[in-house]
Amino acid sequence: MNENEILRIENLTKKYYNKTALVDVNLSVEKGKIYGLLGPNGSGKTTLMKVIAQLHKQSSGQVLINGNPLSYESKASISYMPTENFLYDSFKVKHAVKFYADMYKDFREDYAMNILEEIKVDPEFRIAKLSSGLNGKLKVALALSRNTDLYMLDEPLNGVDVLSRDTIMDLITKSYDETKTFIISTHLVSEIEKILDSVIFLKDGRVELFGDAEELRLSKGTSVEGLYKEVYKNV
Ligand SMILES: Nc1ncnc2c1ncn2[C@@H]1O[C@H](COP(=O)(O)OP(=O)(O)OP(=O)(O)O)[C@@H](O)[C@H]1O
Repeated sequence: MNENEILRIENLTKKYYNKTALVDVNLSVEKGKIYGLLGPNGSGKTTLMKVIAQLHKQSSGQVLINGNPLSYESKASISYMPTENFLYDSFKVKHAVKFYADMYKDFREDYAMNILEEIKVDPEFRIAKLSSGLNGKLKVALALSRNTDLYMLDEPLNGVDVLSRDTIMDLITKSYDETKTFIISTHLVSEIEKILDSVIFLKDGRVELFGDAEELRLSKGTSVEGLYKEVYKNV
C-alpha cells in the first residue's frame, strides 16, 4: 500500500433498484491533496460521497480508509458536508455551532467562531434568515471546523454568489495542511480549478479521467475546464 494513501476504492458498484449509479470505480486518494470530484448532474458524485461516508451501502466492491475497511471509526472520522440544507431553520447560528460541538468530539468551537467572525456571519442570526451565500459559507465553516484528516464537501459552491464562492475557496485553502485531504464535488469547474491538486471526472457512474491537475494541463495542453468541456460535450 502507498503510505500516503488515505482512501482506496476498489471495483465499487452501487445500484439503486433499476439504476446503476456507480460502475466499477477504482481510485486512490492521497493525503495532503485537494481533489475535485467533477461531473454533470447525475454522474454519481453524491452517491460516491455517500458510500464513502457510509450513508449508502455499496452493491459490490470495497472502500478502504487508511488501509482498513469502512467502520464506525472511519465514519466518525470523515467530515462530510451534504449538499442539502440540513441546519434547522429555527436555530440561530450559535445553536448550529453548539450542535456540531455536541455531535463531534473533534469539533473546534473557537476555530468555528473565528471563521464566523472573519466571514461576517453573526452568531445571533437565525438560520432561516440567512441568505443562500451566508448559509453556504456557514455549512462549509462548520465542516472545516472539525479537526480530522478527510473532508468531503458536496457541491459547496452551488447556489451561492460569486463573492461567497471566493470566500468558500479561501476557507478551504486556509484550513489545508499536508495532513488533510479534501474531496470537493462540483460542476463549477472554472472557479474551483485554481485550488485543485487532482481531478476525478465521473461520467455515467464511471471514472472517465483521474489524475494530477497540472500533469493533465501539460499533457493535454488545456485547462481542467477545457478538458471538462471536451469530456462532457455530448452530455
Ligand atoms: N436514492 C436514489 N434512488 C434511485 N436513484 C438514485 C438515488 N440517488 C441517486 N440516484 C440516481 O443515481 C444517479 C447518480 O446520482 P447522484 O446524485 O449520485 O449524481 P450527482 O453527480 O451527485 O448529481 P447531482 O449533482 O444532480 O446530485 C442519478 O441517475 C440519480 O438519479
